[in-house]
Formats: sequence, structure tokens, C-alpha cells
Amino acid sequence: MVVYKLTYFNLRGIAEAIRLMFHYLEVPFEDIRIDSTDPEKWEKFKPTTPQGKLPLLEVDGVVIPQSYAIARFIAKRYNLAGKDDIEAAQIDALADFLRDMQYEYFSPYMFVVQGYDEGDKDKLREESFLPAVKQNFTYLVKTLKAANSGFYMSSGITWVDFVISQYLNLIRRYDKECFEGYPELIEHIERIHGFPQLQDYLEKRNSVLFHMGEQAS
Ligand SMILES: N[C@@H](CCC(=O)N[C@@H](CS)C(=O)NCC(=O)O)C(=O)O
Repeated sequence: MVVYKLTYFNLRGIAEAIRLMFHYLEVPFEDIRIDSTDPEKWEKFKPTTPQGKLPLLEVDGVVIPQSYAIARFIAKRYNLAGKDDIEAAQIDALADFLRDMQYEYFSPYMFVVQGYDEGDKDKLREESFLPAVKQNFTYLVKTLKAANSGFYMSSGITWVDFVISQYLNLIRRYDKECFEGYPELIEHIERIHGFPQLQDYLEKRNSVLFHMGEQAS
């Protein structure tokens, strides 16, 4: 049997969508977590990684870095990659859209809210975060509605549903109000979190005390 070993910090972060995909698929994997409150440990481990970053997926002795590459790999193996090459391209485009949204518009505000950076939280929220929410959430809702499947692609659930829902769930944990007017996005998160095969993990996740200010939900 294939042994999958997923290594990331003991946070949800960019590995959470991958963890949820494994649980959803009921594919066993080793969920290895590096303690990010112990920088010395990470500094020692970092040079042993291919690109100096996490997450990593080890499969049959091969180490794959990059969260999207890992998600895509699992998706291709287990049928979460879209119904054809057109959908696969649309999924990639949506995942890249999410990344742009995250780094260009959301991270400056989120880093302050999460306590990683200093800055004027309210000013950032009003002047850059909320206008970006409006533009980007509107597009996500439009895409969901056009797919008409309950997921972002018309054929049904794919890896991008996990990636988007986990990032939006992070935002929701820190700024619930920005979802007002976008109930479809919340419903989509709940749809993903509602899968029976995820319940044990989600229960465990909520009972674990995530550090660095992570809140349950
Ligand atoms: N594009 C990469 C980004 C990887 C990344 O930036 N990982 C961060 C954690 S979210 C990391 O390993 N930081 C530790 C460091 O750079 O030393 C991916 O999606 O996997």
C-alpha cells in the first residue's frame, strides 16, 4: 500500500486543504507536524527540505513540495481534478486567482489581524481589504452559481473546493462580518465541512489548541 507522509507546521495554513482531501477520500496518511513555536527545530529541518519550505508530501520515497502541486497530484490520483482538461484548466485558474487575492489584497490585513505584522487594522480593513472582498467574493459567488453543482466546477467537487473553503474559513475566523451579503460562500464552506468522513478529524481539530492565535471553528 502507498504510504503518504504529509509534513507541515502544527497549523492549518496551506496544508489544511490537503489534510481535508485525504480525510474526504478516506486515504490514510501520516500527518506530520513541525512545532513552529520552536524555531530551532525548524531551522535544523529546513535545509533537509527541497525548497526550504513546507508543506511536503512524501510518496514512495519521493518528496513533493508546493501545496498546489501536492493537491493537484492527489486530485489526479483520486478523481478530484475535474472531468476533463478544460475543467482542469479552470480549476488551476481559480486556484491562481485565490493566490493573487490572498497575497495582493488579503494578506496585509490578515497578517495584522493575526498579530504577525504591525499596522492600522481598521484603516487596512476599510481602504484595501473590504474593496478587495467585494470584488473577489463577487467573482467567487458568480463562479459557484454558474457551476450550479454546489461546488466551483459544474462536474462537482474538485481539489479547488478544498483550497478555497479552507482559505475563506481562515478569513471567517478573524472577520466574520465581511461575509455579510455572500451567504453562498459560507454555505460552500459548510458543505465541505459537512462530509461525514471529515467529522472525526474536524472534531479533533476543534478540540486541539492551535497556537499562534488560531481560533477554533
Ligand atoms: N508556494 C509554497 C509556499 C510555501 C511556504 O511559504 N511555506 C511557509 C509556511 S506557509 C514556510 O515553509 N515557511 C517557513 C520558511 O520559509 O522558513 C506552497 O504553496 O507550498
